[in-house]
Amino acid sequence: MDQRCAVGLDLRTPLNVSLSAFYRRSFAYHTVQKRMPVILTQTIDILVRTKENIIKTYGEDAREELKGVIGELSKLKYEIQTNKPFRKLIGDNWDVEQYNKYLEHQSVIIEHPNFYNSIWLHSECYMYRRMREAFELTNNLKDMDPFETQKVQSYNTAKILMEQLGNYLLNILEKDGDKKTEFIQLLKLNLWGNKCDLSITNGVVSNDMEQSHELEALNTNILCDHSENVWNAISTDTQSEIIDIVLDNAGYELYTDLCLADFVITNKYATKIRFYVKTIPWFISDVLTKDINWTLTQLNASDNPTLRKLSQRWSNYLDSKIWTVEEHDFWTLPVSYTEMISYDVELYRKLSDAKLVVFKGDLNYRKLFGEKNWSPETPVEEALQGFHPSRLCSLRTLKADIICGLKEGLAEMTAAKSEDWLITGNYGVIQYCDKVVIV
Ligand SMILES: O=P(O)(O)OC[C@@]1(O)O[C@H](CO)[C@@H](O)[C@@H]1O
Ligand SMILES: [Mn+2]
Repeated sequence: MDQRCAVGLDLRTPLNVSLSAFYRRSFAYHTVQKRMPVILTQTIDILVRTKENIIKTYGEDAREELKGVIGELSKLKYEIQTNKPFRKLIGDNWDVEQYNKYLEHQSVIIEHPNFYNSIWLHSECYMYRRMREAFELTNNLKDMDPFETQKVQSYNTAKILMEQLGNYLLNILEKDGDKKTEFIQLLKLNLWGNKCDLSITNGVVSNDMEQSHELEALNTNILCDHSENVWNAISTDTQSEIIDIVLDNAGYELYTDLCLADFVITNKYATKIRFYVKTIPWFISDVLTKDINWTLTQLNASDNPTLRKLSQRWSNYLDSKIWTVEEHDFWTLPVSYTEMISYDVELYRKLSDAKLVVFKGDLNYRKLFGEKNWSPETPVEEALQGFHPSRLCSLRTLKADIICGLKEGLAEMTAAKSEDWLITGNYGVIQYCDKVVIV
């Protein structure tokens, strides 16, 4: 365990120590203090505003239950604001048991784990899992996604960008261009698709991407660029023909993921792509299976021929199992990926069958690199702390104060240009790690 208990409040996070709201000058502190209560308020607000529609969809019996859910979410907000200790989760799912065991284990290390003395990952995941619990314990609202309204809005704002990227994709798929250049261009477009997620904007849909989609300008903000290694990993033959993509957000980011996957399949760099989704509503914008189906239906109903064409191509891939959607509860546990082997060895083995595993987004980054305040020059291989199921790639815009794998001095130079460089989403990394076999 780290030295959290030995350090006074109001400090920056010490090096090599777990991120936590215990450190007042951290983004974790800002998140627990400001962002998490706002996210709960906004979710409650949406539920209240759309009450009649919800009842229309889920039936009259849902009326009282919805009141109950709203009450639970308000209670949770109060618990955060008054820093109440975490309680055990209720339910019979596998993940409930894992959360409760994890809490028990934390209680041995810290007295009464709560939002401000726990590892940030635990505090934040606990909030989303508690939100889920409120719905799960009802009879009629079990399947409800409280973030659906925001996801729909986000999809609608991205339509123009989707058309542009769709035209570009169809164009390069038809012509005999330089595949490496095209792949790297798509990879970078994909990276910037992670720029606007809904939890960083507290659920507010911005059209930021539309205004600043000047790829060339954005690409100068890639602080570590292993695109060439990623290209080599996909374009050289290996025993495996599978590429795994651990998805992050719905909306434009998901669309960029599907475009990249189409390019890979069409050009035969893999024969199968497995998309890993969350099994419960998560960090507002994260992809669930139903979000993929909804997206394809929307694209298919579009008045734009490019979007319709892509939807048909992608539905065919799914129907013929060239693309598959994979659900595992592990992804929403409050633990880092070094722990995957002990929580879900089957999943670890499954990832080992892929020739490359692509991890999307900021939260995956935090989990890949153990939610620790690394010195920015720490090599990626080291910060992975033994998590090497296969060749790995992380595409992530910076939205949390954790970073590794940077060249000497780059962190200081970037901080001098932009004080908030770690959290604005204006900077990105494309990081690659070969499979490391420990003997
Ligand atoms: O994983 P994503 O969608 O790229 O980002 C998730 C995020 O918005 O939520 C967390 C803070 O609440 C951070 O990890 C990050 O800022
Ligand atoms: Mn996300």
